[in-house]
Amino acid sequence: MAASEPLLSVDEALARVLSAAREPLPAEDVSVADAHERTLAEPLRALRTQPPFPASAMDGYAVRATDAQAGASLAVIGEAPAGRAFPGSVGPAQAVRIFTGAPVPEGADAILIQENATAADGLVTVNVAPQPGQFVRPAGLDFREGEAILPAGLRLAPRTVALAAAMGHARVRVRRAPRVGILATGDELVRPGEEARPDQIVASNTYALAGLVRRAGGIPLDLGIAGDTFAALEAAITRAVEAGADVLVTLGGASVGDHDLVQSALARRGMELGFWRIAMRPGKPLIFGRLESMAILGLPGNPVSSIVCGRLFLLPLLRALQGDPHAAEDPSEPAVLGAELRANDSRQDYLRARLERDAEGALRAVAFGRQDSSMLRLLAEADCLIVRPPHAPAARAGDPCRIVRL
Ligand SMILES: Nc1nc2c(c(=O)[nH]1)N[C@H]1C(S)=C(S)[C@@H](COP(=O)(O)OP(=O)(O)OC[C@H]3O[C@@H](n4cnc5c(N)ncnc54)[C@H](O)[C@@H]3O)O[C@H]1N2
Ligand code: MOO
Repeated sequence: MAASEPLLSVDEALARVLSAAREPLPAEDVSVADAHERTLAEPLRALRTQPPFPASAMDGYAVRATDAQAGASLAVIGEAPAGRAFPGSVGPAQAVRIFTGAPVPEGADAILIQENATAADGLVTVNVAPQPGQFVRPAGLDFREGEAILPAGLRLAPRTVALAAAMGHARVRVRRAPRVGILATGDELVRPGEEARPDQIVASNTYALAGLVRRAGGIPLDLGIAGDTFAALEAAITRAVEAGADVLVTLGGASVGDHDLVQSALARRGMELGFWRIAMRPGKPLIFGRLESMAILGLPGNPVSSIVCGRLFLLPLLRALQGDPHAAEDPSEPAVLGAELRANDSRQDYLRARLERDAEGALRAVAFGRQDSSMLRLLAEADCLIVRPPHAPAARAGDPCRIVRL
């Protein structure tokens, strides 16, 4: 791309990245215990009805509502704890001691809660009459056998994993987890805890990207650090291919410096370039391409740039690869500015900002004065990114804006 050409917009760049995921990954069965953050490959039907029987919602007495008028005394003929149904039925002027979750016996149609009753000598006296049906959960209140409840493409969260288990599924069919090679590049980098020369720093981006990959249901493969030579980079690309990576994420070496060799190394290995450089700050030197079946995302080295681009491009790509129909959705939401902003230039800006509450309790986004893309500490302190479209005019406190929460 010639320097004079207008840079690709963020939206267009994302559309091209997502085009690498037109075909979702194949499906596999996993234990429901391992299904968190995974994406359903097919709709999940209930294998059971829940509750399978009319169930008591309270501790008390199963009664016939017509008999359980205030002041009435009923004979307690047995007990129904959860997990042990009372085998008989409740007749006129009778009651069964019952506990939350137990099947309501035949004949009974209401629960007299124990706070509204007095028990003595095998009798229970009604102090406050229950309404017919009160505190009885009908069979199938939650779901019925055969109902398709969770749709294909759903990313499983703790509550939906619990629902899948409640529906009777020990295993669920999900999309294969994308394998994501993460390669740090640069002679200046050492691993945390390793001895660093005075001209070296710690490679931190790997850990942020690995976290993002896990959050997206993927498997991060740490490919280590490649020095700024073609030999080192090409060897690392080979490691990614051999590890069966679906996506290779490179960190750094994406810009125009003499030692920024990542794109050329990938090209030598046969990468088909999708784009390089976009109208975005941070993240201008982003690289996207394909090397055979592997999608390549070359993230800029500055930590904030890596993480913001990871959030905006890698996360949706991994979700799309798993068939999530919401993968392409705009992650931003409306908010209000808490402080003024200067007019923007031609790059879409993602400003690190704090969310504060004003006197009325409304959320206001206040951008930090410093926006240096090397500063992880400021990113850690930020609550959100304020999205500033290209050429956005100057804005004042109180003006609407859009934010992406971190
Ligand atoms: N003449 C120009 N120089 C630069 C431009 C430009 O357009 N013209 N773009 C700037 C922008 S914007 C960015 S962003 C950076 C990104 O460049 P690279 O992707 O080539 O990244 P590096 O040069 O390798 O590293 C930049 C910076 O980040 C540190 N780094 C790299 N990898 C890691 C890592 N894994 N963990 C932590 N820190 C990392 C590296 O030491 C550098 O300090 O280029 C600008 N330059
Ligand atoms: O895009 Mo660079 O990512 O502005 O620092």
